[in-house]
Amino acid sequence: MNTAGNEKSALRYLRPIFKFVWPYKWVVIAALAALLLTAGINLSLGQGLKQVIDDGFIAGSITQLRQSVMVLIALIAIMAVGIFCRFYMMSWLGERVSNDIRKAVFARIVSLHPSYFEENRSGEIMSRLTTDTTLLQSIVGSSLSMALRSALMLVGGIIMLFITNVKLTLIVLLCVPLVLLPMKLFGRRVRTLASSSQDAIADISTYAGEVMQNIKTVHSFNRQAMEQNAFNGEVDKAFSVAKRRILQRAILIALVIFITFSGISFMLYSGGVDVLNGTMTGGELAAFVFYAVVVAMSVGTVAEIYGELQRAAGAAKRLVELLQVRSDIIDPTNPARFDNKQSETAILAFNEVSFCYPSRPDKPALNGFNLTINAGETIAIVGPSGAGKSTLFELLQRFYDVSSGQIKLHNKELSTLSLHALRDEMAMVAQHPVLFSADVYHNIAYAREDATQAQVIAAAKQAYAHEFINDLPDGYSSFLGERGVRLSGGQKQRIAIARAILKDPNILLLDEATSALDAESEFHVQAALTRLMQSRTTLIIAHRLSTVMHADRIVVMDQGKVVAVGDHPTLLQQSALYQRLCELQFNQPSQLSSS
Ligand SMILES: Nc1ncnc2c1ncn2[C@@H]1O[C@H](COP(=O)(O)OP(=O)(O)OP(=O)(O)O)[C@@H](O)[C@H]1O
Repeated sequence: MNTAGNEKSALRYLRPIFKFVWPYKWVVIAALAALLLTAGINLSLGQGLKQVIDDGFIAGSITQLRQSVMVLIALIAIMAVGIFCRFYMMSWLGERVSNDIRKAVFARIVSLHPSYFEENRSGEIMSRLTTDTTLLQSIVGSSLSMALRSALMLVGGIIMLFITNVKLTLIVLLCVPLVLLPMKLFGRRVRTLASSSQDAIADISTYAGEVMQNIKTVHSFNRQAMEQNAFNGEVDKAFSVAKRRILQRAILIALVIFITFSGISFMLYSGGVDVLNGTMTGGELAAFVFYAVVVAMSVGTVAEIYGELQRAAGAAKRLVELLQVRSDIIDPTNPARFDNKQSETAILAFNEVSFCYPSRPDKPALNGFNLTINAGETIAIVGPSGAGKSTLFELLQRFYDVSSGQIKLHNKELSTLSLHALRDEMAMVAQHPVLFSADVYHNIAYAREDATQAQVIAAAKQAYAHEFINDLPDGYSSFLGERGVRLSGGQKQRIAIARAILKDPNILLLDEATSALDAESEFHVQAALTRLMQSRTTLIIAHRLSTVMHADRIVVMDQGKVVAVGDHPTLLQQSALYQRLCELQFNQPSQLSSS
């Protein structure tokens, strides 16, 4: 009882997939028509066979034999056209539907809150996007049409069997429950194993992806052989799960075939006796055998596809789960509009902001954070590691929502603004800028959909990047390698700065690079940053003395709170933490004042 329930509920997961098939219902209907035609002809072939034997062979008439064979060939020709249509349309449907599912899944993935990807491994999500959709493609494209054809042939074959000979048909039908039993028994096992098989494959791709991303670390610690062994272990694990699955399926198929063909053999014997006794013609027996084989093969196919459907149900379940994830960050349906942005002085305001990362609900990263930032100000943020500096930037861009308190931009709470408008207001230059594995042009133009070539080049010039870009082998068309590995740290930063310049935001979020760039690179990056910061409100996570010296205000943070605000000389006198940070971070003795 339990098994039946489970199987039913497993196949239920396939139901949402029909939503993707629905737009192409006319293709399905046309393919079904072709299917009906071919199944009909296929079944009538048995009658043709009967005629060839009884009217041609047994009656000894060559003319009748020739006529019957000609009709047979004509029928087969029509059937071939029908098969072509069905095969083409169903395969097309499989490809179309799986691509539509891929698009829907990707659309969901890009709109999800970024923290989703902290909780879920990207390899697993990738596997859903590729392996699971490919599985569904084979289901929709071939298995489903095979199942339909087999079901039709099964029903039609049984009807024809009854018409041909009732006694023999009853022998065939006796075999049916014998076939269904192993299908029920093995189906569930196949499904469970199929699901673990997919998981094991996801593990493989995650592992390989991680090693590739960290290939330099692997090499510098001479861990190639260890990684290879570990990977082999993952692959072997996947193989052993797959082996168990195919064993179950092989047993299932073999059992079904054995039972059905044993039934046919027994029936052949019984029918043979009838022919010898003269109660049945040879043609009738041949037609009967033909239909019995059709029925047996259909049952075999249905059994095989049943296993596949179980696998597909697992894939569909994972895809539907992914499609149903809702973003934690909700874009308001009626977003607030900025009134007159320019007329205000306070551009950003943090009011008693507290925040815990979802994975650490009891350790606040921000704890009663208060700060008001005026338009055009440059604020340097300093604090020990883990103080919550980067968290501020995450919250400002609304990658997470605050746990309590409020953040306001132009006097509007962040959650009331459209995500698009909010993120349009700011640009971020990260400590380790993220570049796409495309060319330089694409990486800069990423900031603005409508950027012209002239604007991209102007932004690169302002970021002091134009010269080094021109020195690259293909200029702006130079391919940067995965995550921009073909550029130096300073160059990557200048590309990121050019990107921010092109975006032309009101607010800049800068995370200064901690690692020292060489003097020339540093000079260029600083010059580019100065250009970028002109007439904008800027928040900088500062790691350099020169930055804090040029800031309008320095905010000292510790344990998610503001502990002091002021300029460099004041803070040196008033904040013990700032003094310590100066000594450690800027190599600056605390007694040195900024005069
Ligand atoms: N994605 C995350 N999930 C869970 N906890 C996080 C996450 N990111 C940061 N934290 C935690 O939140 C706290 C604040 O981190 P945050 O990165 O904001 O500090 P920071 O001041 O920027 O530090 P650093 O100068 O080292 O970059 C830390 O305790 C950190 O471990």
